[in-house]
Amino acid sequence: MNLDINYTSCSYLFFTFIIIFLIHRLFSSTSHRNVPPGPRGLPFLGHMHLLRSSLPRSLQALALTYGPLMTIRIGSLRVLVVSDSETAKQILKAHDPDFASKFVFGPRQFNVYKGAEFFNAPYGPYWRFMKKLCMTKLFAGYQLDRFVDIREEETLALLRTLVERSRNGEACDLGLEFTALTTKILSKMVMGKRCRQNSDLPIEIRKVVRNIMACATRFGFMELFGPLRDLDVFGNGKRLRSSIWQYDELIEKILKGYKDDKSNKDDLNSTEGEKDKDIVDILLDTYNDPKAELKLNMNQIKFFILELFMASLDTTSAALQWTMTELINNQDIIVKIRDEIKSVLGTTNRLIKESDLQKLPYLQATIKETLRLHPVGPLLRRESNRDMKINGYDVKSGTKIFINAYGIMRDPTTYKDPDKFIPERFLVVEQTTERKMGYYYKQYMLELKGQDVNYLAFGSGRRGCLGASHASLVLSLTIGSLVQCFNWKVKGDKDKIKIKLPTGFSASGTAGGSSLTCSPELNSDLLWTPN
Ligand code: HEM
Repeated sequence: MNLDINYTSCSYLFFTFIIIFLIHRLFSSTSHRNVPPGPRGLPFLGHMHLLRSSLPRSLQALALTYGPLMTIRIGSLRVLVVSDSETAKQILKAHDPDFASKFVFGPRQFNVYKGAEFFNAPYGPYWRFMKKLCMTKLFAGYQLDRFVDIREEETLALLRTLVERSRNGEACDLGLEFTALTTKILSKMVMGKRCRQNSDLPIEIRKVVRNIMACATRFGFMELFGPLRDLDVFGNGKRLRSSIWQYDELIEKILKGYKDDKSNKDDLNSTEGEKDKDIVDILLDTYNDPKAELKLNMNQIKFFILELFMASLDTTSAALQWTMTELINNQDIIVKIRDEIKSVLGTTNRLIKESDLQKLPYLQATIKETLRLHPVGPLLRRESNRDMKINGYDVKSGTKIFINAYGIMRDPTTYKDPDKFIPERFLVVEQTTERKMGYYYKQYMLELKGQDVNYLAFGSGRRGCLGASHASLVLSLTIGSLVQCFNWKVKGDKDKIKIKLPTGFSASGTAGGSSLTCSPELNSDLLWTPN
């Protein structure tokens, strides 16, 4: 009797499996007509078994067999992967408006501010409105210029902390220092007024944003792509939701402070000059503007502020850590940057300023090279909004695309010795030397975000990074100052940092994990010190 039951259930299971397998084959064969090639997949799992711990590197390796446009299935996500700059050019340049939406994976249902996203918003009226606001007001050139004091002040504060450490012979965790620096700078840009009243605010913000990001990164591969996607089996979704509620409580208080300030001013009939406005002021002005093209709601404002912190804290901090890692491992480059700074400052003994950065191409090339090797956003996401042909293959509306920026920036056909750290590769003169304001500037290939689809550290096209100019100023000023003022070595008796290849969906991890512990030693050539 028992045997009968086992036999029946086994045959039932067997036939169910065969039927599912046949349906899967049937659907795959019809939908695969004239679609880009890809490896043979498994039912349910797709190509998960072919993906190693680092997704961008796995995809780079598969592209060697399946070509620059291949089809990959990760659980329920079917995606086309672009692996060379020619194909990327079609997506990011020729068909940019047709691919101006981003697809989103993972469990969005835990986001308290559902539907209020800007970073992942489809290419529609809300995204266009916010992008225009970013370009004309929030991150416009004049606005970035206004924040120069914040960046220089916070860099100086970091140097002072490090001088103290070096005098006491203490090591420092650069990972922590950089996160503190980037949070303070951004907090003052976004909500400078509240930071002046509560100097601990950047620390509170960092704690809350870190919690949210830690919860978001705890989701495993199966929860992001696989059959467990909609079930919160490990409770990560619940934790994420409760961290976002904590943020909501904090931001409510902050916004209330702004509203109270405004009613006090209205009572006193005093007006505020444009130049005193921080990013929250501009967002609230837009919210209250009856003539605005689109009516913002409070959830959109709250989530936009959270997205700004999420987009900038870990990215900028990871980029700073990677640059210091490469510099500590390549001490000759530290010497070259320092010589370049000396040649610009001449006999004046002072700290470099933002206004010097244009005259420091080698420093900029070093940062560009770091982000080529260690992009913090290695896979760009896009979604097509109409049927078209790419590389002769049919790409239907709604097709999801990964552009493998990591693979493209290590392509040996574009970059000689692609795995080596060589800042000089960007010092090839691009245009004729020209005289501007009494100086001869050479036009080097130093642009971090622009038309060059061989270089995608900040993405490209309509959905490219909106904080690239700000990030570039923070990176150059911080690294230039650290090199100018200190000699750097790793803590302990090793003279190099072992670069472990990062794992996971992103390649943004840092060589030392979340921390980079080093010993700063005051540069003895320096007559001036940041006291
Ligand atoms: C080293 C620092 C940073 C790096 C490497 C970086 C990189 C990136 C990348 C690769 C993307 C996706 C681009 C694409 O899909 O084409 C992106 C998007 C974005 N980044 Fe950054 N980012 C950095 C810092 C920042 C900062 C400081 C801000 C703002 C203050 C910022 C704001 C944004 C925004 C708003 C988007 C989304 C744009 C959109 O979808 O329309 N980023 N960033």
